[in-house]
Amino acid sequence: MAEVASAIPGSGNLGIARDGAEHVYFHSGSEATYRKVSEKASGFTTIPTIDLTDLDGTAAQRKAIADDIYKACHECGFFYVKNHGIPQEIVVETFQLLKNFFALDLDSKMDAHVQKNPAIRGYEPMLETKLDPRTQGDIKEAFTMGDCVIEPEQDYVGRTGKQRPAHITQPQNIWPEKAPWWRDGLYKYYHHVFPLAMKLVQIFALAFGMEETAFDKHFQFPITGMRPLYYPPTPVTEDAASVGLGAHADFSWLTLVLQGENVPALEVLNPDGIWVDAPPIPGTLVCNVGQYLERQTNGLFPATVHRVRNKTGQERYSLPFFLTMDPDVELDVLDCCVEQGEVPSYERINVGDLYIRRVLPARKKHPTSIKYRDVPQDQWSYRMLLS
Ligand SMILES: O=C(O)CCC(=O)C(=O)O
Ligand SMILES: [Fe+2]
Repeated sequence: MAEVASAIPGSGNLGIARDGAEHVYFHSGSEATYRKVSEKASGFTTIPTIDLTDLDGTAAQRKAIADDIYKACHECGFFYVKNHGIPQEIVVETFQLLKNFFALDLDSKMDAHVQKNPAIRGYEPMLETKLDPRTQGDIKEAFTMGDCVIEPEQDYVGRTGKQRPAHITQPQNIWPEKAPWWRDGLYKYYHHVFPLAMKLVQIFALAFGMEETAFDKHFQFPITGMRPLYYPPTPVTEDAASVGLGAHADFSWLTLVLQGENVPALEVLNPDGIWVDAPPIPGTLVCNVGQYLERQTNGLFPATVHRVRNKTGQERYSLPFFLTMDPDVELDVLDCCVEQGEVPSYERINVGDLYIRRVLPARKKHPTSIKYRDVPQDQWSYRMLLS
């Protein structure tokens, strides 16, 4: 597992040096955390690329992809995929869509402000989130949409063969009234990236030597998030305050990121505390292990820390897709990831309940957080996001 220096509670004053050694700061839970920069480099220095041409190929071809993914996830937690099957014209169209949306006037975007939506999705203006407390806030705009049992585009009944859950009466997504094309355009990409992510779920099962359908039961109508991002250029300084997205590990099972071409800004932290560049490579997506998969593998696949700093002088757009499991799954460490007699490092957790414990503390000013602020955390449940 990614070795992590001990958390420093209440660390408002986040310097770099502790015990005379250099440390890097990041956010991968609800506490501030450091990792020591080691003098002896042993971690990854580049990010591998995996060719998905044979994703629908023979059993042997698929197993070969699975083995590559296992190695990349274990050694790095990040990998590029090429020949992923999302047509280039969809990619081009999607980036034009992102540009058009973020270029709208603020009022049109604020019409779908995240604060108006109990499920904490929608538009977030510049500096609204702050992954690194040393900064003024993340220098980016974002819009989040995700799984919704009500929106017809997601065909809950057709996909699950079940009736819609009666307790969910409101859509979980919010859309700007004046830009109906935004919803249409995002769904167009969603319908490509979601099936790709689900194929990768099967490849991961193969990677562990299981039946390829072994994980399907956990992904019947999974928690998903799609989050278009816009990063304006920031000053070319080493100043920690100048960050598009502060250092973090993803709170997902698997993340697939489409990066806009020619604007390198994504950096990945290796176990030695060294930042490794993950520039956009045309025709690829960047995939990374999230904290649910890290748990499930007992840390064998680390949820590697990363950050975004746009020093290019150009505007940057990116489009992460976060796949988690169904919220009602009770997640255990996989048997194959512990030695006989070894006690797993992670306890069984309910996927949705862990989700709410991470999402609410990160949005303290959101009306949903305020509504439940007097409810003890051990009584929080995923349903709090749905009403
Ligand atoms: O913009 C990117 O390339 C990565 C974004 C990211 O790490 C995230 O949204 O979690
Ligand atoms: Fe991320």
